[in-house]
Amino acid sequence: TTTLGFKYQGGVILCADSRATSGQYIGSQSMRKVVELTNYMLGTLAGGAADCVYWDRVLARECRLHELRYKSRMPVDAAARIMCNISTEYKGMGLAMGMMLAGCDDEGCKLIYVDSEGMRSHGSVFSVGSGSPYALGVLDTGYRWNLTDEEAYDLARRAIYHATSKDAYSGGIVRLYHINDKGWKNICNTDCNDLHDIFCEETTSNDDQAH
Ligand SMILES: C#CCCCC(=O)N[C@@H](Cc1ccccc1)C(=O)N[C@@H](CC(C)C)B(O)O
Repeated sequence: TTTLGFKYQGGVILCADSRATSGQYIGSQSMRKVVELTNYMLGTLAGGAADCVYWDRVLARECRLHELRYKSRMPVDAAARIMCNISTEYKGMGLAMGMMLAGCDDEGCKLIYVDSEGMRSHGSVFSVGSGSPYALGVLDTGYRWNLTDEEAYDLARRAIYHATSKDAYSGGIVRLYHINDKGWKNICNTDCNDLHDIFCEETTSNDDQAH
C-alpha cells in the first residue's frame, strides 16, 4: 500500500493506491483505501486489510452515533482518539493498521496519523504504507503550502504513481480526494497504466524514432 495526505492552502488532499496482497499474490486491484467516515471526514487505510476495514467501520459507526446523540459533527481529533484507544486496547495482540484521519471542523482542517502501535500525531504531510518511501521522495520535493488545487492534485497523483512503479505491494487505481470546509470530493480514480502514459510519455517524432 501507498497512501498519502497533505494540508495546503486549499484544504486537505488524500490519495491512495488500491492493491491488496498476500505475499506475492495480488488479492485485489480495487480496494477502497480512502474511506468515507462522514460527509466531512475521510480516512486512509494501510496494513492488515481485515484490521483496517473492520475498525474503520467501527469508527464510522461511532461518528454517526455521535451525530445522532449530540446533533453535532464528530471532531476529527475525537475520531482519532477513539481509533487510538482501540489500538491501545489491542496493543500487542497483532493488529497492524496505519491510518490517517482528515477533515475540516470548526477548528479548521486537520490531518492526523494514527496507528495500531498507539501513535497519534497531527501533521501537514504524511505517507503511510510499504510504498511510502517512494511517495515521500516525490511529495517532499514538490510540496509547498501555496499549491493551487490542480498542482496539489498533480503532486498527489505523481507521488502515488511513482510508488506503484517501484513498490510491488502498491498498484491498481490511484484514488484522489480533496477535503475542504464544504466537505470532501472524489477528484479522480485513475488506473496506474493510464498514469504511466501521462507521466512517462515518450516524445515520438520521426527523428526520435530512428534509435
Ligand atoms: C490478498 C489478500 C487478503 C488481504 C491480506 C492483507 O491483509 N494484505 C495486506 C498486506 C498484509 C498486511 C499484514 C499481513 C499480511 C499482509 C494488504 O494488502 N494491505 C494493504 C492495505 C489494505 C487496507 C488492503 B497495503 O498496506 O499493502
